[in-house]
Amino acid sequence: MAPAITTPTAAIAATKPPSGPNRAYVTFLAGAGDYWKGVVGLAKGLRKVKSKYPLVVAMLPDVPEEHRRILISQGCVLREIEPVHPPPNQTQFAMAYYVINYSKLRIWEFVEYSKMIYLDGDIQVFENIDHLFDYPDNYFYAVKDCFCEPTWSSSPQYKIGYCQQCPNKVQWDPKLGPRPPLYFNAGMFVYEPSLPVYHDLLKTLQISPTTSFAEQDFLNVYFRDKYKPIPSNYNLVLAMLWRHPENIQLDQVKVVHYCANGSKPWRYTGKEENMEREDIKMLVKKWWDIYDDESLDYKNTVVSTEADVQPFKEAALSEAGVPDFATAPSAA
Ligand SMILES: O=c1ccn([C@@H]2O[C@H](COP(=O)(O)OP(=O)(O)O)[C@@H](O)[C@H]2O)c(=O)[nH]1
Ligand SMILES: OC[C@H]1O[C@H](O[C@@H]2[C@@H](O)[C@H](O)[C@@H](O)[C@H](O)[C@@H]2O)[C@H](O)[C@@H](O)[C@H]1O
Ligand SMILES: [Mn+2]
Repeated sequence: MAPAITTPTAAIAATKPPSGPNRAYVTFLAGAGDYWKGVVGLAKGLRKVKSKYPLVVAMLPDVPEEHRRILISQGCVLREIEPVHPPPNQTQFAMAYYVINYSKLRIWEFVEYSKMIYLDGDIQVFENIDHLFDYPDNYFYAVKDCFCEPTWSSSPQYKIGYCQQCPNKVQWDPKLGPRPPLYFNAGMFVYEPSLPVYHDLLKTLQISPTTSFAEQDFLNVYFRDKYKPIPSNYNLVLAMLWRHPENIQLDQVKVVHYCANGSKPWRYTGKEENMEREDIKMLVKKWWDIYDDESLDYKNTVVSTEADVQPFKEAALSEAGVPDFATAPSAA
């Protein structure tokens, strides 16, 4: 007798061939705060753009049961990870909580997936980017960051007003040493999980100095020979809107990274600097429109899939000689 199809996921699995090599989006969740809302928004955004791949959540043990249940109800694949602690150091991180971000490195251990796209929890995907999975292997794809925000004030770039987004506006001062190599924002990147790389990352971390942007700085050094810049449309670091508007065409942007101070949509008050801008208000509303859209909840999308699957279920059950109780008149 055919095994009873008990969960929508099994139903889907019973009818859809695997879509080629194992691929997935992955995000990182830590703490009992409100970032789970970012992850729910991301899960619903990926559904809205009809991405073919699941969203894996690499979460620290301190994520509470209630948030885990919400994420599962939204179709997320939860993977609990252990924290990664950087070597003890006196570094002043740009944001004190950046120290937990080293735990992102655990995602290199997810070798059941051949390729993954990492997305911060404060990112939203407004257009399908599944094609990035087809980019050639063995590179690290990410978007160039900007050095103009005060978060960079301790860097030599910021001190002389140099930014890779406009390298000719203020020339790099060779007295400061070689021009910094291209530097990516680690809120979004395309990578391949690998156990050898994972173990080498952790080993290298323990002998690396900790710096302002924590794991972002570390990943930039580690992958400097594999890094391939991709257009800002794939990770709009919001500060670009007021720092380098000439480099941005907002109607071309596919992915928005709500990393500017005060821009997290689920905490947005509009009070911080630049948060009263019309484009910021529009992008925050776009995020909320997805977050509040119940038609994008997993339970609703699966119900429609369940309906699609029903004929297959009946065929599978009758083929196995299982009478179809669903439509038989009740005995009573
Ligand atoms: O309390 C926290 C802080 C950060 N994060 C995760 O770590 C990522 C990086 O932090 P954040 O996005 O705040 O850094 P930013 O991009 O704003 O510098 C977040 O997007 C979340 O995925 C989290 O889960 N809980
Ligand atoms: O732990 C370091 C973090 O560094 C990055 O955020 C920064 C960086 O982008 C600066 O350039 C901006 O000025 C700043 O606003 C922003 O927060 C990543 O987005 C985040 O995922 C994480 O790696
Ligand atoms: Mn972020």
